[in-house]
Amino acid sequence: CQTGEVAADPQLYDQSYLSPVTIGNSELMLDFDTGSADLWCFSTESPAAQSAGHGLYNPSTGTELDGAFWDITYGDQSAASGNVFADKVVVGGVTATKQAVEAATSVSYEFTEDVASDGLLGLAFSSINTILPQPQTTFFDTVRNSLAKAVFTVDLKKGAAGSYTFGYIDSSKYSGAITYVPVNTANGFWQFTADGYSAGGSDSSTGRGGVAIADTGTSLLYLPASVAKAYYSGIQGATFDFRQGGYTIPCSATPPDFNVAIGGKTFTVPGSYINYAPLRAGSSTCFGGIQADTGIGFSIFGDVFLKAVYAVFDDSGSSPRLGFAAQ
Ligand SMILES: O=C(CNCCc1c[nH]c2ccccc12)Nc1scc(-c2ccccc2)c1C(=O)NCc1ccccc1
Repeated sequence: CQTGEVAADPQLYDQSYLSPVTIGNSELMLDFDTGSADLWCFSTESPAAQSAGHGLYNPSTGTELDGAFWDITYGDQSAASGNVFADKVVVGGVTATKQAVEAATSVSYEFTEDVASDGLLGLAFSSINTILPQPQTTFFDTVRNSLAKAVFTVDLKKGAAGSYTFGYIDSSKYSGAITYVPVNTANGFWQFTADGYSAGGSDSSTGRGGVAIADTGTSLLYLPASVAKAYYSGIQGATFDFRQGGYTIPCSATPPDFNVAIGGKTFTVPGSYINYAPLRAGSSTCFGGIQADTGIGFSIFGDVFLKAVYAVFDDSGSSPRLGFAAQ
């Protein structure tokens, strides 16, 4: 029965969180992503112009999956593609002896320029893995039968190292009870229903809830346009800046706390988490941590929300469920 824990190190402005993973005989820093299901990494096969500055997976330690290839495009139109090897992957002491490792032969500039990240480790459901002709399992699905309990937990923090655990829940990491809600796996995401939202101390609801996913791979909190609009209407100097592609606020603003009702419990995102980052270094205008989910089709509870809670991704029962607790 395996259990393990690995650090989640925040990058600038908590834009993403990176964790050390041993693949074959190289240690790489990967972005654990509950919003996708591919484990891919820069490799010795990647063009030097695209992989400069990144840690590289050397497939010589693996066994090529003949005829298998992968190609993924994310909502921001960033993309990567390549071929596939079965190799040993170790995360915090948890070992997958034959994990499908997707070696990149091409990556888009968003990943090239993010030099701290050597790739992604998908933790969504394997049904959305992009390997063809035969999709392969995520790291969690590969090891889940060997885990003490088929769960993993996410404990991200603002501007500080958090952690992921596999196979157990760490009661020292949260306060109060864990509130569980059912997960709909139809779209391959950890998808749940949020009951409602409100801002500040008042219980003036900013709107009914809706369908949402828990997504460590997305930095911000994307909510129904009406909820985002109502939230920013309470902040002096807040505006929707179509050139920046979202709401901005003065960096000097103290946004109100944001409350989310899930499973009958209320979870609070401190207002300071929503003063996300200056548009450019030195700018006095900051990008908002809450944005509208227009065009996505559901809300995305990304890192801005997840770093305010302790989250349990539980696939140990008859159907998957998500648990949330106050940190
Ligand atoms: O893809 C993931 C999780 N992996 C992200 C990996 C990644 C993609 N660039 C990266 C760059 C660096 C590190 C990791 C990643 N989540 C989901 S579900 C639905 C959408 C979506 C669909 C349509 C339109 C918008 C979103 C996304 C999405 O594109 N999020 C990223 C994002 C969301 C908004 C803005 C930017 C990015």
